[in-house]
Amino acid sequence: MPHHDLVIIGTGSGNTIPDERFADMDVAIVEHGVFGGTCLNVGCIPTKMYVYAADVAETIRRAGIYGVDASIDKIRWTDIRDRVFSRIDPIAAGGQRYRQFEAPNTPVYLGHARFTGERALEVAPTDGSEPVTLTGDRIVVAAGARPAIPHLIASSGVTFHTSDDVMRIDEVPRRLTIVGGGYIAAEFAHVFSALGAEVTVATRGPALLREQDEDISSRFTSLAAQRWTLYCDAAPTAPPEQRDDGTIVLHCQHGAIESDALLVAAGRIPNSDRLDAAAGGLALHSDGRIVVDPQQRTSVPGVYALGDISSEFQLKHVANHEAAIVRHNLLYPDDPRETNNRHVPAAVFTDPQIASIGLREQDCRDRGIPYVTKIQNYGDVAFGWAMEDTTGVVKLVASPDGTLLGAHLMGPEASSLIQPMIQAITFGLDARTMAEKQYWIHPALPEVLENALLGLPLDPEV
Ligand SMILES: Cc1cc2nc3c(=O)[nH]c(=O)nc-3n(C[C@H](O)[C@H](O)[C@H](O)COP(=O)(O)OP(=O)(O)OC[C@H]3O[C@@H](n4cnc5c(N)ncnc54)[C@H](O)[C@@H]3O)c2cc1C
Ligand SMILES: NC(=O)c1ccc[n+]([C@@H]2O[C@H](COP(=O)([O-])OP(=O)(O)OC[C@H]3O[C@@H](n4cnc5c(N)ncnc54)[C@H](O)[C@@H]3O)[C@@H](O)[C@H]2O)c1
Repeated sequence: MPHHDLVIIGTGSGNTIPDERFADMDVAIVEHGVFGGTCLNVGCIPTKMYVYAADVAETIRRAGIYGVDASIDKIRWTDIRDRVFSRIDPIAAGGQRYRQFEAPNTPVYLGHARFTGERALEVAPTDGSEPVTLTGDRIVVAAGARPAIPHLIASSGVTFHTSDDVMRIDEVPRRLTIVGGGYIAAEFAHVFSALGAEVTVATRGPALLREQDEDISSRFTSLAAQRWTLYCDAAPTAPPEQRDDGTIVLHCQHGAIESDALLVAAGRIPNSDRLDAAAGGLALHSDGRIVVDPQQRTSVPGVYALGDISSEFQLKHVANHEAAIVRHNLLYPDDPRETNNRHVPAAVFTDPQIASIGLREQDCRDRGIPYVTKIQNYGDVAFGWAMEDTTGVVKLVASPDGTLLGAHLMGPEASSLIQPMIQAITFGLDARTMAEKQYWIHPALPEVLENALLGLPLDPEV
């Protein structure tokens, strides 16, 4: 039975761990899918390449407002698709080639791993050959998550897509229904509507992006209802049907929704079940995430977990941070480091963009934390005028003494514009110092942050 110093399950963030400092270790890597994991192949990177194309299309459509008349002659979907994947696929293939044939001491098992005991695995090769059992002194579980499919849809037999395959389809459907109202629904609704589909969004909850600050969620929901057909409180009530002509009929409490394609974006569940994590002795949360401590150690000595399979944040920058902590702790077990997920920012690359960090107003209210807020419109600063922006906002949440607690942005470039707020909240810069003790370039867009900071109704006595 092969035994390795270290076994890594999953080549998303897990594949970033072995570097030259592991050269004297025998590090096995197990992967049952495409090398490179979710972010590279079916997640962050291809979606944002599509979002960029969608943004270009929307910019053209809205150009008339600036006195520039323009129109779109044609959306060449297959060219957009092929540009995306001609960049990405070679990276995945190159990553696999490197680990398999070029990197020293990294045997690669192409197959599905599952635990058979503590630090013991069985790998069923993807080529159908005999399963291999192997053990490791240490194991890193970086096996990610997969789309959750509501039972009524999964069992219905209708054709449906998830984020795993929808970017590779051959044409933009005339009518697309998206089930879900979170990140993936919001991003793909933008992409497909900008690129020509009539989009319907049917979500279970009363609003879209409900994890956001309440003002951002409600403003975005209103905008989305203007742009797409939106049904809230609309979880499927009966199995969807598919007619002979391919039309899919989704049933919810609002009635029957007809479309030519169905995209399910109803959350992602950790892959711990398919890995038989429990057979490996790994303690699990009730939602299937592997329990880890701040050093990313699981309940089994020598076994670490990171990323979507264990984290409460299904975000690539979090998975990367956790992978860096695991790498350090594997190399320097006597001087371990801890993951710092106190202030985790996130962005939704929809239209308009949304970005956030820190406490939401509802968190402060629910926890009884004293707070003040300020909502500053993009349209109140010069660059906002230049953009003719009417919907962009910066919402800040702070303690009455000026300690910044949260920042919630919706508007153009929100994912970049938020970075100074990430820095301020992470390093404890207070609102007054941030606003007044540095220059803000005039008339650049960050002036909306400056005005939001200056507008916070802080306690004058402090
Ligand atoms: C559509 C979409 C868009 C996203 N956009 C963003 C974004 O813009 N920004 C952001 O921060 N995050 C984004 N995310 C989230 C981000 O992609 C994930 O948080 C991140 O990729 C998780 O990394 P990971 O290493 O934990 O898992 P993964 O990258 O999923 O890697 C897990 C790997 O393990 C393999 N594997 C699983 N089980 C087994 C097994 N039993 N045996 C062998 N191999 C196995 C899988 O095939 C996979 O390659 C997006 C996700 C999706 C789905
Ligand atoms: N830009 C980014 O960083 C980015 C982009 C995409 C995905 N992600 C990550 O991937 C995760 C998964 O994304 P997601 O959008 O699938 O999940 P999500 O948790 O963001 O949203 C799930 C949505 O589906 C709805 N829903 C659940 N069950 C339903 C049902 N039966 N019928 C109708 N609606 C239902 C929920 O109410 C919710 O609105 C995100 O939480 C995020 O962490 C990040």
